[in-house]
Amino acid sequence: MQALLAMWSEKFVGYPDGSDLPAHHDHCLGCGPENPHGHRLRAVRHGDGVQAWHTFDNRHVGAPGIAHGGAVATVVDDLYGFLLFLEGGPAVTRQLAVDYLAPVLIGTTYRLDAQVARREGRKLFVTAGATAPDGRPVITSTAVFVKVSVEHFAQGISPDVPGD
Ligand SMILES: CCCCCCCC/C=C\CCCCCCCC(=O)SCCNC(=O)CCNC(=O)[C@H](O)C(C)(C)COP(=O)(O)OP(=O)(O)OC[C@H]1O[C@@H](n2cnc3c(N)ncnc32)[C@H](O)[C@@H]1OP(=O)(O)O
Repeated sequence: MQALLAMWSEKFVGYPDGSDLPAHHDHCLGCGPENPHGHRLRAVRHGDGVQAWHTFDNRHVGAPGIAHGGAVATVVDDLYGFLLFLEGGPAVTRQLAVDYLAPVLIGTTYRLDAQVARREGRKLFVTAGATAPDGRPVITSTAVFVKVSVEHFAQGISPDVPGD
């Protein structure tokens, strides 16, 4: 627990515009480099928000050639998780909405952007979108994140779970 806490705190440093943001942890489904089922999402700071370029592959297929909507939601949720590095502390998804405007195609690289729209007490109201190579928006999203203390994550820590 102390080691995890130290690892996590080290990630809340200042990130200059354009810099790479770290994975949440090695086994994170959204961004962990050690998760064989994961998306390995990588994001950079872009102004006051975050930006990523992402290509879905056949591990995340829904209809043939089209990314599964749940997989897309996973990536959007994780993208929001990168905003937390700019906010300076952890928060968790309390509500997530995704509008699927057009199919997200396997093998096509999309640009994703997310930002904090407003802060209200412990809540962060965030928005995101994904854009196709031709500039068409394919996804828009809103979410509510709630700030939590690091103790929140102790609920999930077990010696049997990889990455703990
Ligand atoms: C030892 C240290 C270890 C460190 C290592 C850590 C590694 C960390 C790695 C990674 C972290 C980041 C990774 C990001 C990746 C993507 C994010 C995810 O996948 S997060 C997982 C999914 N989400 C959850 O599991 C939350 C489950 N929910 C909860 O646990 C509780 O709801 C909690 C603790 C967040 C709050 O519980 P309450 O009982 O205190 O409050 P309530 O009733 O839920 O409401 C909270 C607020 O939200 C408002 N609210 C609820 N629904 C709303 C809505 N639709 N619109 C607006 N507001 C809404 C409510 O009105 C309330 O507001 P008012 O603060 O009172 O003002």
